[in-house]
Amino acid sequence: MSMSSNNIVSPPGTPVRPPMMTIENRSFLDVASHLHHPLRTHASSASLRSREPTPQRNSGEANRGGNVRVVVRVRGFLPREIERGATNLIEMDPRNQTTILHPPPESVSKTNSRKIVEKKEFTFDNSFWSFDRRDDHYADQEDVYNALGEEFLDHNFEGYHTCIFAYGQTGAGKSYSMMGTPEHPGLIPRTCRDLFERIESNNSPSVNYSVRVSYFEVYNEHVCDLLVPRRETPYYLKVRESPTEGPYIKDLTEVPVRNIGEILKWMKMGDNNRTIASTKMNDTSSRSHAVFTLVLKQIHHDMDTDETTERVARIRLVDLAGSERANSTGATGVRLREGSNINKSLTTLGRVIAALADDVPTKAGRKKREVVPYRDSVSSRIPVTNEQSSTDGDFQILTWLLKDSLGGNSKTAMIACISPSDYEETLSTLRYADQAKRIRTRAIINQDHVSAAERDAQIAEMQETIRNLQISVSQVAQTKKENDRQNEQLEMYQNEVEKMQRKMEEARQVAECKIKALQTQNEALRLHLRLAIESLKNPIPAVLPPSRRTSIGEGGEEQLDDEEEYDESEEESEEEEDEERDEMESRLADLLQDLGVFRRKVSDDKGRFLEKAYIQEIPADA
Ligand SMILES: Nc1ncnc2c1ncn2[C@@H]1O[C@H](COP(=O)(O)OP(=O)(O)OP(=O)(O)O)[C@@H](O)[C@H]1O
Repeated sequence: MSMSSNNIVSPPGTPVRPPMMTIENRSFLDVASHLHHPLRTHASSASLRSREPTPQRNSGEANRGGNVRVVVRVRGFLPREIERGATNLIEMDPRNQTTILHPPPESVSKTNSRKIVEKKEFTFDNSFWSFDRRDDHYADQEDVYNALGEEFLDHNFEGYHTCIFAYGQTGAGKSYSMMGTPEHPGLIPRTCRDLFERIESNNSPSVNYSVRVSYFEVYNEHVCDLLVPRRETPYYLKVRESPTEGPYIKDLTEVPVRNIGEILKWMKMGDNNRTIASTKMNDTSSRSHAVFTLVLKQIHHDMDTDETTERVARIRLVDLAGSERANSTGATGVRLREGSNINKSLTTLGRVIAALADDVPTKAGRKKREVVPYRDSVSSRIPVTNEQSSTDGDFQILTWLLKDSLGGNSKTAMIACISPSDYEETLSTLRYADQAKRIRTRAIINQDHVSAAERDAQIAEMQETIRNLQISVSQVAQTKKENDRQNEQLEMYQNEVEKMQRKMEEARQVAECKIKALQTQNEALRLHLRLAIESLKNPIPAVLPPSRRTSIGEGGEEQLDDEEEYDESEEESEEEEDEERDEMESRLADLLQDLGVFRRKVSDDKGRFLEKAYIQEIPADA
């Protein structure tokens, strides 16, 4: 099992925190689960609870079922809320993690309203009070990370996939909780920092770490890579499904990162590429769902036993776009369309959560899981393509991509962000969150354990595969060469055939012209001949000139001379006509003979052309 060196994260010479316990000579599993202890700034009860996994020989062996962890966080008033004199409707009890939503004061006076606006109480895994910094139970960014992010990173080092997603109405504090600000970094930068601190604190030579990062957004139901520079014309990625890995994004950039500096650089780049716009509810409203993913690979080689253990964990951190009401955001045009798409995709996500939440065990056994609308019942539309446009049936990309995190192989948490003064929206978020509490996921440790013998067998198998591939490659190269040669020849033949066809066409045209000319000539000769024969059969009587007639009338001698002369000339003309007829008949016979010869020649030429073309076409078709 070898890894390319630029993937391996084992930075020698980086400052290492002194570990509180010696990790050398301990098993990999001990190392993985105890490694981070000295780094904790605050050990939450939740994180202490979670260190249970025992070694698994292969992924898929153990079913570490657990419910989605749901925490709720309320932010403080924003300037615009202070301006309009908004009232805080939220109360939280840090002892039992309850969140209470009070009805707004104006609703109490409206007794005739048909809507029931009353006090609602919910209990979550954590209720984070981020309303007023002066309060004792105020939860800042570090508290949220310590209570949730840290525990989830523990799971990643144990080999579990995890997912934390922030949900809530627009402007409720999702991006603040996930990404935060430079002064108050959120879960994503804190997770990255802690991840590398843990890696760097382990100076055991037998463990190698590699981390890869990807970042994408789902905007208007299109997937965009956030780790590539923005283009003038947007470029959308396609969603595919692999039988082993489940849904994935084709061609998504996934970069290896070796230290905190590199990862923060990519994180910032991706964040700058996100689609953000100013609305009435939020000056920097995220108009897309953003998914930040880290893949942590740990390879441990035990020198004593010569065994290798490989663990792969996916850390998914999702900042969903906020649900919004068109009348509160004042959105029109593009913003309105975005808002409508956001709401539809969140509704689909809600339907998935509801279907998964219904899948609870009953006394009679496990209730049969309903069909979960991950794909919104539009299976034919998956995989989603670049060209696909948003229609009412397409709001499945988000849920489809989060399929694994919701009800699959993942430990999952939801941060429900609420604003302090909006009863309707907050109630809807709290109900959504309450339902998510009931979802059970089936996380497993993604680990491969390979003994020395197995590894040798794997290496031998790989070598065999490589050999076979090399043979195939050289065969393909040979076939390609042969194909190229044949293609060249084919092209040549085709050119020749084309040339022949062109020549044939020209010859055909010339022949047609000749035939036409001969036919015309033939017609003319026939006509000429017919006229000649006619005139021979019916000679036209000679008509004497009028002067002669006068002289006949005046003197007999003169008349006699003329008659003799006339007889002589008549004889002469008859002879001439005979000669002329003979000559014409012989010319006509010659012409007819010529015509026969020419016709034969033309038909011979045509035959030869056709024969040639046929011979040339045989190899071309073969
Ligand atoms: N816990 C908090 N403490 C201090 N400020 C906060 C807190 N939560 C949110 N804010 C501030 O509230 C404003 C809105 O927050 P944010 O942008 O995180 O909302 P959002 O839920 O991501 O909204 P959208 O869905 O529109 O993107 C920001 O100015 C942010 O700094």
